[in-house]
Amino acid sequence: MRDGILVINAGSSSIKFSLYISDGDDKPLLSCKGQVEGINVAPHFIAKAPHGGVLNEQRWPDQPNLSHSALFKYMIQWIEAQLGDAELKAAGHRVVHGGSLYSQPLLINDDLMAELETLVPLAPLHQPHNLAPIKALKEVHPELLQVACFDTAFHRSNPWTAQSFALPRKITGEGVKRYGFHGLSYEYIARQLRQIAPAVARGRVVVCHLGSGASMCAIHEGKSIASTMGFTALDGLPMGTRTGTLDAGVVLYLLQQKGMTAKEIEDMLYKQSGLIGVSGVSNDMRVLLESSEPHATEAVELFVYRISRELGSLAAAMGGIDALVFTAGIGEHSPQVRERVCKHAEWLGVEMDDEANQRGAQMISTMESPVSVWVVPTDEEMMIAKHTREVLQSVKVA
Ligand SMILES: Nc1ncnc2c1ncn2[C@@H]1O[C@H](COP(=O)(O)OP(=O)(O)O)[C@@H](O)[C@H]1O
Ligand SMILES: CC(=O)OP(=O)(O)O
Ligand SMILES: [Mg+2]
Repeated sequence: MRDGILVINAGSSSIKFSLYISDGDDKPLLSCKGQVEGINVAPHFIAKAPHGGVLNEQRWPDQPNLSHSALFKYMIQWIEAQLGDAELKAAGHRVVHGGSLYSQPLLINDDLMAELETLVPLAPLHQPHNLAPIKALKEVHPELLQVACFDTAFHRSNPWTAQSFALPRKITGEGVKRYGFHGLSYEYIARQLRQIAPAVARGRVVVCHLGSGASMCAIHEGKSIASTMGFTALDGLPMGTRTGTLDAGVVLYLLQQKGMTAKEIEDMLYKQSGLIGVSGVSNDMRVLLESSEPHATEAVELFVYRISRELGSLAAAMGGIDALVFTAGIGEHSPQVRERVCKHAEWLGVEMDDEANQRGAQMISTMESPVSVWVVPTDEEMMIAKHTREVLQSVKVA
């Protein structure tokens, strides 16, 4: 009997899935992947084969407000029809916030769900959407094993200095500290590096995960040492719609002087800032790079500047840097952003090979560059599938 593992990575306007099939001890093999996007605007389901061929596509032009749960049910029915002779054994979910308690992937039960609900205010853009499909799947398949894989877990190896704010001990003791996110992506990259360049993987590496959400992580000997995101996924780099690092005094000013409500401030910091806020044009890096609007150009400039500053900080946290890695939507696909970051990083010993960068080669630094530079596509879903299978195996053994 072949085993099916369903991976769900749910966001505010999209639910992404990947279905993996494995025979016994084999590594999980991707069977198909896809997403429902445009939720609440113009829902669109698309499913693709591993190499990109479209398997199914569906739109609901007459029902733009079709609910998350109705769309999710459509998706699950389609996925189940693809199983063939395989049996759906488990579902693995990306859960962005694991708080201070959870540093390992875990089998989901009612107690864990109740704990994860308490973390919703710490990740309002992600956590409610991560938890909704777990509940929806439980309704359809009450017996299915479901596993939570946390974006915060990989960073639990950070020294206390990297995890702490200089707040009174009492507040820190309540869990107000730096957690870091995109951990599933960083864990995947660390593993990939061990295969691509084992010597590099043993060294001091800064990984730039530049997607809609963006962060950077200092990884030494495969372990996270520090990262740019903090208590929430607002901290660090400016993102598509999020501010990144902000003087906490600005929040006080907005509250006390501008009379804004907490909800208004939350919307501003999470949804109206970053690339969209600075450019007034778009949160999409492709659009900004092609735009001739001065504010679009400035948004890209600020993004690159903040990456460059954080690079210095993360290199300092490791006492130096041996390699720089780019990943996620912008990191994998934008030679222009990579070039500009590398130019700023020449002082650290980064020498980019322009031709390799334009070509999108795996290594994009010169052979002589003291710091090597790499482009490594991330795969959070594969990491979740691996973790889910491990949890499944441990349940079988127990
Ligand atoms: N060719 C490209 N050049 C520049 N940016 C790109 C390119 N392709 C995708 N992106 C950017 O990648 C970002 C989305 O990254 P992605 O990792 O898919 O994000 P998420 O998974 O968080 O939604 C968007 O800002 C998009 O503009
Ligand atoms: C944690 C985070 O920012 O995730 P995403 O990039 O999916 O928004
Ligand atoms: Mg992402």
